[in-house]
This record gives sequence, C-alpha cells and structure tokens, in this order.
Amino acid sequence: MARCWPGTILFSSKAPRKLVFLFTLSLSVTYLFYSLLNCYSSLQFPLQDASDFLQPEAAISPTGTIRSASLKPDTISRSVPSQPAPRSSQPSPGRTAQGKSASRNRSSGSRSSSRRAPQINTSRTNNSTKQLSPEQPGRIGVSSTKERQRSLLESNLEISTAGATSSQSINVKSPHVPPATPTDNPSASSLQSHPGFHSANSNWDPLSGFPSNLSAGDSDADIPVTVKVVAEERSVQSGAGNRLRSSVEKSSTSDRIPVNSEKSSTLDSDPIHAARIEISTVDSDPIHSAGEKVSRADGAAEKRATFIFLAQTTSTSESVTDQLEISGIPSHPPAQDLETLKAGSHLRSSISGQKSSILDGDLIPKKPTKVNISGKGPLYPIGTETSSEGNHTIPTPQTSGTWDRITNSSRRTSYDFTVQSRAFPAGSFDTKLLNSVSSTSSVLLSPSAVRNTSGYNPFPRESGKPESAPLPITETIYDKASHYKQKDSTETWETASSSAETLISPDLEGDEAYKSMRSLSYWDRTPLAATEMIPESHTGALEKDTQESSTAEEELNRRFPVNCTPEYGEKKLPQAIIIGVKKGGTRALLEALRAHPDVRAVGVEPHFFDRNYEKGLEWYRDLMPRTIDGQITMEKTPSYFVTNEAPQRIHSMAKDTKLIVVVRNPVTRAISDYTQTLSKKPEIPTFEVLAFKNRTLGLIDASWSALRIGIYALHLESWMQYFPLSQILFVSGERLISNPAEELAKVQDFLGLRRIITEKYFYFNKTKGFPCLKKPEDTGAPRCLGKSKGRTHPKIDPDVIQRLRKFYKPFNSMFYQMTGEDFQWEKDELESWTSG
Ligand SMILES: Nc1ncnc2c1ncn2[C@@H]1O[C@H](COP(=O)(O)OS(=O)(=O)O)[C@@H](OP(=O)(O)O)[C@H]1O
Repeated sequence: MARCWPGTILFSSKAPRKLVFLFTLSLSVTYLFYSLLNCYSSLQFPLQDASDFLQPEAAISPTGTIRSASLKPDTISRSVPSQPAPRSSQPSPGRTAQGKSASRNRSSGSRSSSRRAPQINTSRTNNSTKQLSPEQPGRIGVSSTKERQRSLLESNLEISTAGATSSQSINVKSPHVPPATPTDNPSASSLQSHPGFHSANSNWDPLSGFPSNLSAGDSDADIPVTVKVVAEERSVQSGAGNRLRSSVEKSSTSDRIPVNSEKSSTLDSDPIHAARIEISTVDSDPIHSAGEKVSRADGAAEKRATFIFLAQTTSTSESVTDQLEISGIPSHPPAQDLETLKAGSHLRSSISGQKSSILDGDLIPKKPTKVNISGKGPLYPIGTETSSEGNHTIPTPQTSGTWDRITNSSRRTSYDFTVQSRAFPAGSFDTKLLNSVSSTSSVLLSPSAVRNTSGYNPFPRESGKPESAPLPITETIYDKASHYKQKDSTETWETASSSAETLISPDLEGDEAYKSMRSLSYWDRTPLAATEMIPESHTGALEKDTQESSTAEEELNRRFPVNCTPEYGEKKLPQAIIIGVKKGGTRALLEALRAHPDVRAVGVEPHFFDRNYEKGLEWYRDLMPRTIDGQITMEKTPSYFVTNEAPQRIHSMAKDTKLIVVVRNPVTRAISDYTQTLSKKPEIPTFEVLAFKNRTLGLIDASWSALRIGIYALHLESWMQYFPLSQILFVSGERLISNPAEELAKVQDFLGLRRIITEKYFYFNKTKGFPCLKKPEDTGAPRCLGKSKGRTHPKIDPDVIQRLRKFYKPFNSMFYQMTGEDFQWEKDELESWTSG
C-alpha cells in the first residue's frame, strides 16, 4: 500500500528537489482552500441546528401558490421532473407501518421534525432558479438554514406565472408523518378520576376520551369528516417596530399542501396584532383523501390530518408576548354521506402536536423551546337522521411565551399538529353509560349551535303565534316546598308586594337601557360602588344578544346608578364564577351571595369569556368591584357553560378559579328559556314547533339552543378537560327555590366562606311565588327578584314534554354519573305529571 502512494515514489526515486517542493506546495494550497471553504459555509448557515424545527417557508397564497414579488413572470414558468428525496427523509417502511398501526401510544418525541419537513424537489434551468431566501420581499417564515436550502434544491417545485403577479405553485412531497400523542392530556385524568366514568371504564384512551376496552362493532364505519383549523398567533408588544408574519401549511401523510397566505403588518399602531389563519381540508382536499384512514382493532376508525403553521415575529422592541390559539373544527359531511354511519355511532376529534420556537437575535441564545399542544372535542352522537351539517371545536390550550430584551431579533415558531377524528360505530360501547347515550340516535348536535351561542339563531323557521295558554309552572315546586320556612303571610304579602313594585321600572330597551346601566342588586339594595357599574367606554362591549342574553342583565340596567364607591381595596379578577346555566336560577344565587359581607360581585353579566375576550383581562378586571382582604370577587355569566372556549380561557386566567353551575330540569329550563324569548319576540313559533326537526318522526331538534343548553353532560365534558370536579359546584335550581338556605350553605362552604347566609335571610313570598331575601333580624325591607324572574310559562303540549323527557333521560343519567349527584329530575317530572 505504502508503495503505491505517489509521495513514496517521489521520495524514493531520485526526483529533483524542485519537484518535491512543488508537490508539498500543492498539498498546502489544497488544505488551505478546503479550510477556507469550510469556514465560509459555517458562516453562511449559522442556524443549521435550528433546522430541526424550522420548516421551509414560502409565501403561500390561499390557492396554494407561492408568491415572490421579486420573481419575473417570464423567467419562472417551468415544470421539472422531481428528484429523489434524500434517504434520511424517506419514509421508512417501518415507520409507515407504524403510522398505519394507529398506535395511540406513540410518543410525541417520535415525530422528529426532520421527518416532518417537506421534501421539496425543485429543478432549475438557466436563469429560472429562484432562491427562496428569507430576505426576499413577500416571504414568510424565514429560515436560512443549510438544511432548508438543501430541501429547496431537492424539491419538486413547479413554477408558473399567474397574471401580473408572479407566483409559483408548489407541489411538495411529504414523507409519512405519524401523529403525535400528547404526553399530558388533562381531559384524560379528569375523566379517569371521575367517579362515574371510573367505575364504568377502567381504561380510558387519553387522546380520544373513549374507553380503550371497546368491544368490536361494525367495522365498516367510515369517517366522512372534514376539518377546519383556525390558528391564531397574537403578538402583544411594548414598543414600535414589531412585525408579525405568519404562514400555514397543511400536510397529511400523503401530501403537503400550502393553504394560506402570509399575514403581515407592523405593530406600531396596532399593539395587539393577530394573525388569524384558517386552514380547511374542505377547499382543496377533504380529509377523505388527505387524511389517513386507520382501521382499528376495536371496530372504530380514525382519520388524521397534520397541519403546520409557521409564524414569525420580528421585533425591535423591549419585550413581546406571543400567543397561539388553535381550534380544530371537524365538521360532519352532507347527510347523504352519513348513511354509512349507523345510528348510535359516535364521533370524537382531538388535536395534538407541538409548538417549537427559536429566538434569533444578538442578545438571545438560539435555544429552541417546545410546548405540547393538545385538546379534545366533545363526544358526538351521530345518526342517519341528522342535519346536513355538524361540527364542533376542539378546545386547545393556548400557548404563549414572552421574550424580553430584544433588539432587532426575531422569533420563529412552527406549530405542528395533527387533527384526529375517530368514529365509533354503534354497539362499540360496552359500558352502560355510553350505551345510554348511544340510544339517542336521532340526535345530531348542530355545529354552529355548539360552537358559538351568541351567533346562533334559534328560530330559523317560519314564525307563528304561540298557541298555548300560559300556565304557572313554579307553583308545583312551591307546593312541594313543605319544609320551607315561611314568614307571616299577611305582613309578607304587603311588604313584598310593594317591594316588588318598586323593583319594576318602565321597560328600557337597547341603548337607553345601557345608558342607565345600574348595578343595584335585586335583593340587596345597598348602594353599590360606582366601580361596579360598567364604565361608559365599556358599555358597547356588553351589547345584548336579545335571543341569548339573560334578562338579568336587562333588568340590572334598569336600576339607578348610585355613586358611592369605596375608594379602598383593589379590583381583582374573579376567584369564583357562576358559569351557568341560563335560566337555572343564577341570578337568585348571585344576589343571595351578595348579601354576604365577604362577597363582592359585579351586577351585570360581563360576558368576558364568550363575547368580550378580545378586550383583554384588564378590561375584565376593571369591571369588578373593589375588594379588601378576605373578600372574594365574583361574577355570573350563564352562557359560559355552553361556550366552548370558556373553559380554556378561564383556566388560562387562573386555573384555581372556582366554578358554580346552577342546574335545573332541562325540560323546565328549556321552557323558561323559550318564555324569555317569547316575552321579547311574541311572533316566534310555538315551543312545540321549534322543538322538533320532524314532529311526525319524533325527531328532536337538538340544535335549537333552548334544548341544546340542557344537555349538561355534553357541556360539562369540556369543563372537565380543564378543571377537576372538585373545583366545580353544582347547585340544584329546584332546591334553590324550595330550600335556598341549604343550597347557600353548600355554596358558602365551597367558596370557603363563613356560613352567614342562613335561613334567617329568606322568606317565601306567596305573591311572587318565590323565596325573597330579607336581612336577618328583620332589618330592612324584603327583596324579591324582578318580574323577569319567575315568569309564567306557556302551556306546552304534554306529549311534547313527554318526548323531551325521553330525550334528556340518557343525558341526565350521564350527568348524574359525571357529577356523582342525582338531581332527581325524572322523579320531579313523574310527580308533576301524575299530580297534574
Ligand atoms: N328566588 C327566586 N326568585 C325568582 N326566580 C328564581 C328564584 N330562585 C330561582 N329562580 C328561578 O330563576 C330562573 C331564572 O334563572 P336565571 O337567573 O339563571 O336566569 S338568567 O339566565 O339570568 O336569565 C327563574 O326562571 P323562570 O321561573 O322560568 O322565570 C326562576 O324559576
């Protein structure tokens, strides 16, 4: 071997010295050249290590084209054969098999981003080559890594022109992408710790929220589900010069399609900037084909789609906070596609993935951070007799981060997540609990209804006059309130009667009502602090939705403002919130609590977590009354209970917030809800008409908000994903009327308050037909709630009531199991049914 080396020959032979010198020189020059080359390349690609989580960026239009302002149309139209992707990026057979196995135990760590990175094969001819450099105008998601450039070189890039604006349509091949499994899913633990669920199912799938010991059912379950994902990146900056740019890509195991364009703006004049991106599999590629279908051994099936969302914030400011909210909205397909899904099938979707960011700046080390993202949608019963639409959001914990001391720096974040929808055919549940839910096969919950209470129109049909005559429903409850401590009837009647009169002021509507925003409690007429009144600037934010708002707000607006603000204490965010349910008795409870010296509550419903969230926590805090040490701040907004975003939002405000839900027989609650709407819109159709999709077939319209709100088990599930049950108190709306002191004792204990509001505080007012509040030792006048509380309900067809009872029965029993408490609504109904 040594003999073959030219140097050996050179030195062994009697070569001239000049030749030896030349040989040595050439070796040195070569070495020097390679050293310099090496040095240059490391200067060129200093962020190579960041390539793990940075995706190749492109200015992506909604139609799937890449825009680059610097490209000239005449130079970019071409199509080139693809070249093989590098071996490291090819899906290995093993990995593909792994993906198809639908293993739910896959760790998120197994999803290396290098595998996720799209392999883009590009071909270039002559001057057609377009370097997709970060600095190009109109570009997003900057990544100048060597890895990225290699990807681009190896990509299959189809470049075409589109009118005056140059654009490239990108056809990116992606390797197999197995979805991540969240390592920490709070929903799983809350479900598992729940007594009802725990006893019925020892093993719960943390991702799907289904029992993992499902028995096999129909294996032909298809999942005709489309998915829309809304990702929103916000940057809150403290100085000028911030810019936020975002782009998004959708990918699946089989392809990767850019679906949305850059959003970019400077934040100088727009301190809270939001880049909102909607990705939909519907537009170009339904999940049928884009997503991967996985047949499962337990008879269920699932589809997945993976999305990548890139965001970049460039900053010259001192500090930046950025937040991301993702919600997946799986939607059911048109009714005809649903035929494959048998009645009793269930659908559930989840979202899981990771947020990875890197800070890139002079003062900041390039250290990637990773945050897991996960969320789970509600359990959806699906039947063949359903509406043509249906979707639901998947509540996803908001991720946020703050970066400080930034000068000319940028943060690049990639969100890589998988939306997974799983359908479980009828009969695949072997638990009594879920079978009872499956039996309500004619129910499909309407998407818009579930997603957004305020925007939902509960009366979409032809209007008509209600046919039924009024019937005072509350009477039956009072007849049963045998242990109720009544005051001397004559005295009470007169006092309460006049008291009630003084509470009823002339009707004020709209602006007028808001201008006269009052904060005086119904029961406690001690003048409230001015701070309890909504500031003028806030009133616009509390605009009423006449169909969905509670009347409490309206009535509060009729009170006279009293300006005697105690200037001591401070405004705090609420530590306890009455989150529901509408028409459950929430006002009665709050007003009773306000008589407690250690409770301070805002009189109106702030609707912060459903309608005014974008106004920020400071706005919310400002609505609150001042408190001193030892006092708790409260508010009530009953619509929170049915607002999908509310649990996550309240959790992100303070995860130890105490939640109170006043629940009431869902049938009576629905009638009460309807009565409220009827009082404002007498022209609406009858209850009987609105309650059915098809009355002949007996199909209940569960998308009607008045009925949907009463499916407590469904809504509670969303809350259990964020809060342990020990943090939620369920108050019986019926007992709040029949024995308010007892319910108040429970509430005070739950809130850690002294038991001050006792039976001495209440008396039953026969005229009002409800308990009213009095001060202990008979000081002060008795106070009853206003006339919008305890309305006379219209008489409803008994057959309709019967059908509704049947409809709610399985949901009620599920709710009893979830809460560990039997609210006895079936028993109440039976009694009122037989006695009536
Ligand atoms: N003490 C007392 N006085 C009057 N009304 C009482 C009381 N306690 C509970 N209730 C019941 O409260 C029902 C209204 O519930 P909410 O206050 O939650 O309604 S709202 O959502 O705020 O609009 C209201 O419903 P309707 O009877 O249908 O009007 C009452 O039944």
